[in-house]
Amino acid sequence: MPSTSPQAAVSDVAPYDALLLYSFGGPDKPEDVVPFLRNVTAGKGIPDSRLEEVGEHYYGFGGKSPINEQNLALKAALEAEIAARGIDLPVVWGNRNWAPYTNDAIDELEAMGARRAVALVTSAYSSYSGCRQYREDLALTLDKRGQLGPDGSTGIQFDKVRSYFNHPGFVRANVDAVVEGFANLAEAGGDAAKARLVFVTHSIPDTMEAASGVGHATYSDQHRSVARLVAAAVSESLGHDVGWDLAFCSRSGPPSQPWLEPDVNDHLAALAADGTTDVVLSPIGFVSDHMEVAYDLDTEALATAKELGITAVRAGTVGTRAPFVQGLVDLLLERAALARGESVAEATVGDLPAFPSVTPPGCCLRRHEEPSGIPALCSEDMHQ
Ligand SMILES: CC1=C(CCC(=O)O)c2cc3nc(cc4[nH]c(cc5[nH]c(cc1n2)c(C)c5CCC(=O)O)c(CCC(=O)O)c4C)C(CCC(=O)O)=C3C
Ligand SMILES: [Fe+2]
Repeated sequence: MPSTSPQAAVSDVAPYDALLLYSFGGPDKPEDVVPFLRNVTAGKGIPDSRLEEVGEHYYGFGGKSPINEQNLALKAALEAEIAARGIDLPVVWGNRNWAPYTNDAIDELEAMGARRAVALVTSAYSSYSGCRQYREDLALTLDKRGQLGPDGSTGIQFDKVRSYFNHPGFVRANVDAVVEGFANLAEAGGDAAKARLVFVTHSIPDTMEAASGVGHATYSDQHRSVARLVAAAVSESLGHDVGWDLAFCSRSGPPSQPWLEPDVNDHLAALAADGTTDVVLSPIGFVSDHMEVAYDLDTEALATAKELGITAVRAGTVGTRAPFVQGLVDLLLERAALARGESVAEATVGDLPAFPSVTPPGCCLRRHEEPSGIPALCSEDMHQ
């Protein structure tokens, strides 16, 4: 536990004078949907048919993604936890793909006189999409503002909290959510003693998966490590061994391009064919119930399960659960201690080491063959 003396606690986050809560962003109203999708997909070769389909997902929810309100809730929860520990650290929210944009967040940081900020990204796992793309976006935005020096120096200095998939707080919150999921399955008339636990995350192209493993475990191996831990803790809590799998959702890109499989809908069909009648879906790849969860799982996968005669429930995401939020503030204090050059025990669970806070050369490129040529902050290779 951190010290309760305000004096000592304040110094715990030195050298940082602000926290950037850094997320994906999503549309707030129907008119935002197409411009948002253009921002997300600029130059990424996603077929128009897929974009129209994804646009319909958003229109089906009134043209509004739940993600922005969820990020505001996380921001409020972080502010409360930071204040409860006697720490004085303002939290600024910014997104890669929608307002408030990265540039808006930097404006806000400047207005408050921040000189060194720590970024907390709303992706627990690392791959191009969850790690490097955020660091590139920071560098590109600073560059546009004329605030990125040729030596990598920046107007405001940014550090990043490590990818936190194997932090005890994130894993604990997922265990709690899945245990509740089994209880909800029983309440829905399912058989919790027989239910299979299907973990779900966002699919990525095989090329991105391969490039995610430079200097550390790949994106899918990070998930498998967490899934093993959650399944073991859930088995212990329920008093019987729970069988589990890892499946993927939200694939896009042209059909010719291989992405991580199995798709969750195909996997449910395979399970049904093998006689599975009860399933708990756990979206361990996502930190809140945003559109990929609300549409791809709650709408699509649950309908697939129903058609197949499977009784299925979707377990919660970590959201603003206390162990998760407390874990994030612990991570913040850990990152600050590292920045001060102190040796700290980086808390982890499972078989993988703590993800590096300053990423190794070539970390999380989009593809191996194709160095992006885009600078990325918080890395050893600023100019890769
Ligand atoms: C790994 C990963 C995460 C998890 C980590 C994290 O949470 O960051 C994630 C999260 C999210 N993805 C989101 C939305 C979209 N992602 C898209 C496209 C893509 N995602 C990819 C990967 C990921 N995405 C990839 C490889 C693409 C292909 C294009 C590209 O190479 O970049 C597209 C384009 C259309 C489509 O293809 O679906 C949309 C609309 C939203 C917002 C939801 C909301 O609005 O509530 C969130 C949180
Ligand atoms: Fe995505």
